[in-house]
Amino acid sequence: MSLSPPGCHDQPDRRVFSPPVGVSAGACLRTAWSEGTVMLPGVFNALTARLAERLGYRGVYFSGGALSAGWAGLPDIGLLTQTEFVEQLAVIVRATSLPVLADADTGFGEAVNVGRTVQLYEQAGAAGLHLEDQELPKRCGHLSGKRLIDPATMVAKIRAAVQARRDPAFLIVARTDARSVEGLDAACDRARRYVEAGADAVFPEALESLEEFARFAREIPVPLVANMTEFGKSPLLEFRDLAALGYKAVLYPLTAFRAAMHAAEAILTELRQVGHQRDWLSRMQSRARLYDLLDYRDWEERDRALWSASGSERPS
Ligand SMILES: C[C@](O)(C(=O)O)[C@H](CC(=O)O)C(=O)O
Ligand SMILES: [Mg+2]
Repeated sequence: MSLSPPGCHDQPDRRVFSPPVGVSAGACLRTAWSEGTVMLPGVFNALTARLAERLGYRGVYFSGGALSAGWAGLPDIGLLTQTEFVEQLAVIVRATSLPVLADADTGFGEAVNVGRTVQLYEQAGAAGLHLEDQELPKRCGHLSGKRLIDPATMVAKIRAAVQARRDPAFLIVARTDARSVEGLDAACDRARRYVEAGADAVFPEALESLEEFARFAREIPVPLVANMTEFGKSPLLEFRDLAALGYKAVLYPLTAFRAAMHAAEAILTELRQVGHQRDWLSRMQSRARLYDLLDYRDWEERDRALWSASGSERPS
C-alpha cells in the first residue's frame, strides 16, 4: 500500500491534465523524505520533467545553473531575474505531477525580497526552495572565489522565508557555501544557526569527501540535501551511501543537461561534416517516443471527445 497522499507521484493516473487536488507539493516531498531518500534529477525543461516522472523518479530539481545555461545561454552568476526564475519554474511545475525542489540562488535581494521570492515560488507550485549564503555576484558552488554574506544576514533571510510561506509544508532549505570559503567547522556552525532560524533542511555545498558528508550528517540533525554535480569539488558518491548517512535528497542538477549537450555537440558536429544524420537515428529520441512522452494521443482523443459530446462537426 502506498503511504503517499493522493495527488503525489504514485497516483494511478500519472497523466498530467490537471494539478493534483488537495495535497501541496511540499507535503508530497515531505512524504517522500519520510519514506526514504529521494533522487532529484535537475530538469532543464518541461519535457525532461515529464521524462523523469515516466522513469519513476519521485521528484525533480529546478536548477538555476541549468536554467541560466540551457534556457538563457548565460553563466550561473545571478544574471537572471526573480521573474524569469518564477516563470520558468511554473512551466516545469505545470508539466509534471512530481514535487519540484527549486533553486532560488541568493533569494533575489535582501531579506524582504526573500519573503516575496518564497510567496512567488509557492504560488508557482514549488515544493520548496533553497537559498544560499553567497554574496552577489554569486557563483556555482563548486568554483573558487566565492564570497559569503555574514551569518546574521543569512539568518534574517531564512526568517523572512519562513514567515512568508503560507503552506507550512513548503520546504525552506538553507544552503551554505561555507565549506570552500571558511572551512567545514564554519559550515557546520552556519548550518546550526540556519536551522535555529527555522530552516527545514540544510544543503552543505561542495563538501570534499564521504567523511565530510558523514561529519555534516552527524552534526546537523535535520534533513540534508547532497549535491552530486559533476566536474566539481565533491566526489560522485553512491546514492545508497548518501542515503545511509541520512541525506534525504540527492541532487543531480546538470546530469541530464550535460549528457544532452554532449550528444547535441556530437550530432551537430557530425551533421556538418557528413551532410546527413542517418547514422544517428538509433541514438535519437524517436517521434513515437516523443509523442508518447507528450501524451499526444490523449490530447487528440480529448479533442475528439469534446467535439463528439457537443454533437457538432469539427471544422477542418
Ligand atoms: C546546484 C546548483 O546550484 C544549480 O544551479 O544547479 C549548481 C550546480 C553546478 O553549477 O554544478 C551549484 O552551484 O552547485
Ligand atoms: Mg544554483
